Amino acid sequence: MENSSLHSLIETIVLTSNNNITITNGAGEILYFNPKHWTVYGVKQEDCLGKTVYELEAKGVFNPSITALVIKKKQQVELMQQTLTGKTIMTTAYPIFDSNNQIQFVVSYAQDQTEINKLHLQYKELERQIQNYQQVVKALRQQETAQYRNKKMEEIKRTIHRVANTNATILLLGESGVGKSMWARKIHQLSNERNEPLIEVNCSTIPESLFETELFGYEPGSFTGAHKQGKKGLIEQAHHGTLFLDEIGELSLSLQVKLLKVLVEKKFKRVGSNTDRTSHFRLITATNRPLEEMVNKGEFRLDLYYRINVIPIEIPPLKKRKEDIVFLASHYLSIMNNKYHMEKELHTETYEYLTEYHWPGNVRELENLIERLVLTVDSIIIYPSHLPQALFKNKQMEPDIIDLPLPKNNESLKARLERIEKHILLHTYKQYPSSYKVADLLGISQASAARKLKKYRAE
Ligand SMILES: Nc1ncnc2c1ncn2[C@@H]1O[C@H](COP(=O)(O)OP(=O)(O)OP(=O)(O)O)[C@@H](O)[C@H]1O
Repeated sequence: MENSSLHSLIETIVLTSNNNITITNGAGEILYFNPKHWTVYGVKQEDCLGKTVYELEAKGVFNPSITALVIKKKQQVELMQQTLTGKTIMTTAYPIFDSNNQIQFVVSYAQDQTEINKLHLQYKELERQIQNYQQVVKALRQQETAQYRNKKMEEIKRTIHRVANTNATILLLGESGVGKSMWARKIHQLSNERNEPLIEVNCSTIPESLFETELFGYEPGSFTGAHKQGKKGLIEQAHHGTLFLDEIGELSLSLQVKLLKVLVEKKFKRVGSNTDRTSHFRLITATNRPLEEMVNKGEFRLDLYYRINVIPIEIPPLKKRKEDIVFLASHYLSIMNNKYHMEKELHTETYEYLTEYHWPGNVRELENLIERLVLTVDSIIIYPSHLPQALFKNKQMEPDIIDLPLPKNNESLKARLERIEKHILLHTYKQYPSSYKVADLLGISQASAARKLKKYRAE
């Protein structure tokens, strides 16, 4: 092939390529610059030809110059460039050596990543929205409708309905598992911001060192390991919506200062930026810690306490609303039956045991127990004997043989054994007032336990 046709063939290939191709000599002087892509760099072909990459780098046309790096390293280089037009370019450059092993040409290919980055950001935003909707769907699927009978809970519901669309700051208090997060979600759903994001942040799970970048976000390249395009913080994501700070009592004093600053000034800066940003959000916080006590001990800042304690709502523990236990138990039973396609039932005596228990893990513990029972009990009916030991106040007790009644004069062995049996049965029944549990503990059938108990209790 003639030199001229080869030249025009190469020219066509370069021109039709999607890459921006630049060719320099070994001194970095531009010999060829694909004219089609001047918009990427913001300079025309005629402004580049004959110039060195060092001159263009100094003018900020691109930064850094990949060709300069190839000349320095004498090898292929790949990197991301920023251009005068504010674009992010992915570039790869190769050296071409002459017979003396000196660089004769450097060919670089550049691809505009701006659109890809934009798509990536949109993708992340969609991912975040999906996560939000997933939470909503999960709540709906689990029929996360608050179930209660207790009067205090009825009052709480009324307060929540009253304040939900006022934008007032709410502090949810109560033991772990009482439903603080559930009520926070409910408030958001009832508020005017229901179609905006609800950003849930568990303060106890964010490491101190990441708190600022997580909450405030960061600018591109602010620290090693940062995403190239920077990141929106949770506070920014909550803009126009609700920011729910769970476990706020776990925040260290230094993080409390940082949080207070945002709440007072209503603005923040992304890490690595000097620009103030604002985010308007409804604040809901929750904790199972005694905040007032913590304030007195100097573990929680008084000023932050005042800021978040605008409308405090204390959710009572399950043991203080016994009427809710039965209600919640049958609610979860029907949810689990539906979920696992079962038809389990709780025996009346089982309900009694559930009501007597003190539920340190509150509704969460009850929910988990019902799920476990539905999955592990073979029979249709769930009897007290299927309940875990923790639900029985005292440890299982064997009747003490020394306490057994002494033989009466002329008492037959049969009569004496019956007296001992009576003693054992009544003693066990006193500990566990359930014929099922007695049967289970003594290894007899429930029918036999019930018959014997009826007889001995009547004597
Ligand atoms: N009144 C209720 N009716 C129905 N489900 C409830 C009720 N209260 C709590 N739950 C359920 O109990 C579980 C625990 O509730 P949640 O996570 O809201 O508790 P929490 O107080 O936020 O706990 P923690 O302090 O550990 O974060 C959830 O599955 C929630 O849906």
